Amino acid sequence: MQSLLSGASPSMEVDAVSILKSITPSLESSKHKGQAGKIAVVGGCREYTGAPYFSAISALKIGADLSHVFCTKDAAPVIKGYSPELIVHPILEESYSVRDEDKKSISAKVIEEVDKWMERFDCLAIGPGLGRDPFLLDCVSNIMKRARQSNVPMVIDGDGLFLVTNSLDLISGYPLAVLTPNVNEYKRLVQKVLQCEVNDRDGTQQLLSLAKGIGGATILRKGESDLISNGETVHAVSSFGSPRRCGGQGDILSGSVAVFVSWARQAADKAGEPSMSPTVMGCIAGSVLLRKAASHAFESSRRSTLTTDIIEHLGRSLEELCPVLVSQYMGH
Ligand SMILES: NC(=O)C1=CN([C@@H]2O[C@H](COP(=O)(O)OP(=O)(O)OC[C@H]3O[C@@H](n4cnc5c(N)ncnc54)[C@H](O)[C@@H]3O)[C@@H](O)[C@H]2O)[C@@H](O)CC1
Ligand SMILES: Nc1ncnc2c1ncn2[C@@H]1O[C@H](COP(=O)(O)OP(=O)(O)OP(=O)(O)O)[C@@H](O)[C@H]1O
Ligand SMILES: [Mg+2]
Repeated sequence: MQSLLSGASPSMEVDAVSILKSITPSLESSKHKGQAGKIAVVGGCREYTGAPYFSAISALKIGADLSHVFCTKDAAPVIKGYSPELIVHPILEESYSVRDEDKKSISAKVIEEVDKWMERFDCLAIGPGLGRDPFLLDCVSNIMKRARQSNVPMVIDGDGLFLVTNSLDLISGYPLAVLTPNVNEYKRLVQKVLQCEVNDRDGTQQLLSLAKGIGGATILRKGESDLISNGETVHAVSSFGSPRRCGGQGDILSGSVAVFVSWARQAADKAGEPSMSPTVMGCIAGSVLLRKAASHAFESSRRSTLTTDIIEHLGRSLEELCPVLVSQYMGH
């Protein structure tokens, strides 16, 4: 019954651990800073500072070398205060702090700032704690257009999904876009793209149609089973996670998927055409790692498990799934 409700069937279950292992890079003394991934989160506003922090710090805890956050001026000092590891750019502004006559110049300045960095990023996570202010979302649309011109992959989550659901052109036909909707976000996407309601009895087919309808973006539908599709196949990751549904777990996922998509693209560059697209592989790896970390956090903290507890278990969980080969690291 469980699998029927989530739309997953046993045949869709994928060997997620093998995929994660196949894309996780080795640690070698010859590598320099940046080669294991440079990630940027676009999110963080007056209300939400936790979400972009969770996303960006998760990317580092998994093994990315650099993690940036592009957020509003109000959110930046708070996010910097959570962690000295993050590089925080206070460039976005919400309507309440901007005069109408200044909007054009501020918008141009936002793009100018982002342009300085764009080519250096391996993946963007757009939306954790972004909020829904129309002026801010307009600036973020421009950032997305620039990312697309530069062929930078984008993981779109939270309020980023609110934005793209209302402006599908931003991602339509872009194979390097990954959408990670939760139950509400998925419902809004289905309504907008397929113009019907979510139908869990035929969930797999509907997910395929949605991915096709958007035009080749990869969708990770979060739930009891995480279902992943780019319009060609549907894969499921259903390993046991945690029964706690505290807010912020989706934010960990957005940062994790951003790292794994970068790694999957690197692995594909080295090994040639993989059997699965790098965006699909990145979603599968992010999903299985989050579930493992959530299960460890729940073992220790039970009902009081919080997102920060899960983040603390990311490193151990990745080590269990894909141990670092010490001799390789030591150069023996
Ligand atoms: N600690 C944090 O800072 C966290 C922040 N989060 C952020 O919270 C934001 C919302 O994510 P959710 O998963 O809660 O989103 P949901 O789409 O699940 O909705 C959350 C709430 O917003 C309301 N809502 C729906 N449409 C709205 C609109 N047009 N304007 C205002 N409110 C509306 C819904 O009724 C619902 O109660 C995202 O930016 C997300 O990243 C979450 O990730 C949880 C943790
Ligand atoms: N019913 C469930 N059973 C097991 N795991 C679940 C369930 N629902 C969600 N998850 C897991 O939790 C992760 C986060 O999903 P969730 O739906 O809570 O995201 P979200 O609402 O975007 O979170 P956030 O609060 O960060 O915005 C998913 O990747 C999934 O693995
Ligand atoms: Mg979310």
